[in-house]
Amino acid sequence: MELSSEQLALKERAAALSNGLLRKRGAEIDQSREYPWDVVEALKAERFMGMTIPKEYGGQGRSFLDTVLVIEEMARSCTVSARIVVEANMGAISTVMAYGTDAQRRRAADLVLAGDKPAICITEPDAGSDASGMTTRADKRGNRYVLNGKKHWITGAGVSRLHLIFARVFDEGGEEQGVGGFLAVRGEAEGLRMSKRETTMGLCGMPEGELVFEDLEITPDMVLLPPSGFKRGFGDLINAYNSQRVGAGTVAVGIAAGALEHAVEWAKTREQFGRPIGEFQGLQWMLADMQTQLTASRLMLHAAASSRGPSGSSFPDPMLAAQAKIFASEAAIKIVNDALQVFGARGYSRDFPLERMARDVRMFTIGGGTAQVLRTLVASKILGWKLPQTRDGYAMFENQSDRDLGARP
Ligand SMILES: CC(C)(COP(=O)(O)OP(=O)(O)OC[C@H]1O[C@@H](n2cnc3c(N)ncnc32)[C@H](O)[C@@H]1OP(=O)(O)O)[C@@H](O)C(=O)NCCC(=O)NCCSC(=O)CCS(=O)O
Ligand SMILES: Cc1cc2nc3c(=O)[nH]c(=O)nc-3n(C[C@H](O)[C@H](O)[C@H](O)COP(=O)(O)OP(=O)(O)OC[C@H]3O[C@@H](n4cnc5c(N)ncnc54)[C@H](O)[C@@H]3O)c2cc1C
Repeated sequence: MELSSEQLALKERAAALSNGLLRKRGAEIDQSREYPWDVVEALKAERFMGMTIPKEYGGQGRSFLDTVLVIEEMARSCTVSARIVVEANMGAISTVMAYGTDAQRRRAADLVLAGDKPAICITEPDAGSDASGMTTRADKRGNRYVLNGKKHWITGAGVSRLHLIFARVFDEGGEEQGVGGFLAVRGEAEGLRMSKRETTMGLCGMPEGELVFEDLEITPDMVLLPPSGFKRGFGDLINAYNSQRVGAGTVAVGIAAGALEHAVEWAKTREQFGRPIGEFQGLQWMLADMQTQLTASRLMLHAAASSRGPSGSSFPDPMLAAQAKIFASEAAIKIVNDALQVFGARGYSRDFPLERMARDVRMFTIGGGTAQVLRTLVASKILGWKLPQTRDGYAMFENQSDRDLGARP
């Protein structure tokens, strides 16, 4: 996919930040486990926070493709910084920009442009892959909703201000309405509490935490009504989430690209048997395979980022986003592991970057929809069938044709 001169300039600007501050900070952030507010300031100064926000709200109205160009550059040096760029342009913020009221967009834009990385709150202890089985509830009380429940593994817990919370909606009579999005700002909303920080394997400067909602009151102006209403609200909200799947896949690609650069440099300089190890065909073919996987991943992600889902969606096509994330996340784990191998014992050392990259890259077949669950989505689309995963899922189909995608129960 050909990039415009403007996109090449954007990429170059991102590479400069990556090769400078981020290369220096990557290992420090990993060791300190502290959220990098200095990096946020640099991202703000370069206008990489809120790039996709429309100009009328103070952003630049950039595309998801522009955003992935920046994310990949960041991830070559520092995965935490790359994930900040994902969440400051995709996920929750892009959902608010697509579905929110004018006031909600303005509020969310102001927060992100001021340096906030919003949090998207979907997963619960008993509802991970089965996200539509969530139990966090939003009960209507007068003109407000009262949220109770728990989410976990929320990226940015304790540092993010804006939260987009997926919850099951009930009317005043206790009847279920579907799923809605609810906006809460940490520091302003009472009843939003972080109860635990996970001790993660990688991405250590990015807090992953458990959030508890205890009678969290949501005023009408903070209810994010999905365009099809609450009844089909989950579908609308997860459709918007396809943007973040592309972003997550791109972080994986960026780590792999960085790892490959290190491996090539090492292969040219490290000598054994009196010659550079890059002269051994065993390593040459490994490097060639790494590059091939990387190029394929990048092309798939660029295609997904440039795509639009069916019926006028402003988000990437679900099928392309899923395939790109499956392929890129799995390829990146292999590429980074092979790069570590090229370094020999030094690859296994905390004094070199490969060990950190191997820990960081591991998350991307899990977070954002596992590689297994995304394969089910792809299979469902190619078969043209709904593929319910619950034990009694097929019982709701009275006829074979009821399982066709598009058939309404
Ligand atoms: C969607 C799933 C939760 C499976 O649940 P179900 O089997 O109950 O639901 P479905 O019938 O498959 O789907 C319900 C509804 O949604 C529509 N849908 C589903 N997926 C998509 C999609 N990707 N794009 C657009 N629309 C979608 C589907 O067509 C149905 O619509 P109708 O009701 O028929 O109109 C499960 O497949 C799933 O996705 N699980 C993973 C959950 C997940 O991704 N969580 C991410 C949490 S955030 C995170 O991890 C951040 C990490 S990061 O890297 O930043
Ligand atoms: C670093 C990180 C950051 C995250 N950030 C966020 C965030 O910001 N917001 C948020 O809401 N969530 C976040 N998550 C949570 C993430 O979305 C979930 O971990 C993911 O959806 C999987 O859920 P689970 O961990 O409960 O695994 P489970 O759903 O319990 O799955 C366990 C295993 O079973 C497999 N499996 C489950 N169902 C099926 C099936 N039907 N077919 C085949 N295999 C299946 C899975 O693929 C997996 O291998 C994050 C996770 C990580 C690791």
